[in-house]
Amino acid sequence: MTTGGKLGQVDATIVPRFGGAPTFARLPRIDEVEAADVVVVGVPFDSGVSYRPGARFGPSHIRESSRLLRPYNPAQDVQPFALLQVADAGDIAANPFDIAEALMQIEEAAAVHLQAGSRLVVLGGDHTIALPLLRATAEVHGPLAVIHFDAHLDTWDTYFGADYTHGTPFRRAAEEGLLAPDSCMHLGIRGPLYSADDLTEDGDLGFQIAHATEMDSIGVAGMIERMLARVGDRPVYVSVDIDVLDPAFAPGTGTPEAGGFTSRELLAILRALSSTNLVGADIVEVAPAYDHAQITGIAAAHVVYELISSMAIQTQRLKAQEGSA
Ligand SMILES: N=C(N)NCCCC(=O)O
Ligand SMILES: [Zn+2]
Ligand SMILES: [Zn+2]
Repeated sequence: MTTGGKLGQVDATIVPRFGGAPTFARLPRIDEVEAADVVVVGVPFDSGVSYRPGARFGPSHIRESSRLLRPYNPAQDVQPFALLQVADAGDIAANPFDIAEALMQIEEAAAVHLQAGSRLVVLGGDHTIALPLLRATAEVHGPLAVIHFDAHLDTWDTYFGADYTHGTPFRRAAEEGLLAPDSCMHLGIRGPLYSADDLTEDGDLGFQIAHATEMDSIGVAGMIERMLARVGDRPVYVSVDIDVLDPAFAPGTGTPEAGGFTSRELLAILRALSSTNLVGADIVEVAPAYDHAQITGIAAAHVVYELISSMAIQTQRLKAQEGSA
């Protein structure tokens, strides 16, 4: 169905939602469009996990769980797929037996879309994939203000001597100069740590923390205020580890921690990103083997929907500014 000159979702009044090709939100494949403003791509990779595996099946699960997403988003008053040409580019093949090669494959494949002028929303896969995605995105946009939703810091150094795992992407990114200084923030951090030094070392790497427990005192509004103040007008990369949600809202994940955000709280915070310079995002750690009735898959699909809606609002604002210039 075409709206606003954009090829949108399959029309659910013609092909029922429970049928048809399993692209994200029933959007066109990348080969069906001339060019895409936003590319949704999967990375079925989970060789970097430290506990429960299974996120390799995350991309297909999120796609299957996205079938109910409709054209109009009332929460942001936007038709994202009419404002942006969004397309599903399928999955990046990453070597499950060689993490170093997998990182190269992910970075190279992401670079093709980014250098063609598209923005990426990536369906993981475990959090290891954030590093190659940050490398490719920083190559085009420069040092990034990272907004990282997670129960975990993911700024640890090594596991069993390995530098590249799902617990280390943001330390490696900081070491490689991919992050804008004093512009990065974790939201949702909670649960036991290896040592209090984890927190001091994290601060030294340039991250501010909004702990999950602070939701009770500052609420969604306070979290949004701190997030927007932190990033300013820098290019923003959002990395959502689905385990930022409480296990009640995301049981299908590999390293669950009690006391997380509700899906309503997370979606509300993501909508505020429409006032930032959002240049890329990922949603990681969805492990369907531990999901029930698509609880986690649906939450992840709505995260992607709000991220794309925020990108659409941002585009609308920039076009209005250009029009009035
Ligand atoms: N789920 C992610 N991304 N990281 C979890 C790290 C867990 C640990 O170091 O114990
Ligand atoms: Zn996590
Ligand atoms: Zn993580």
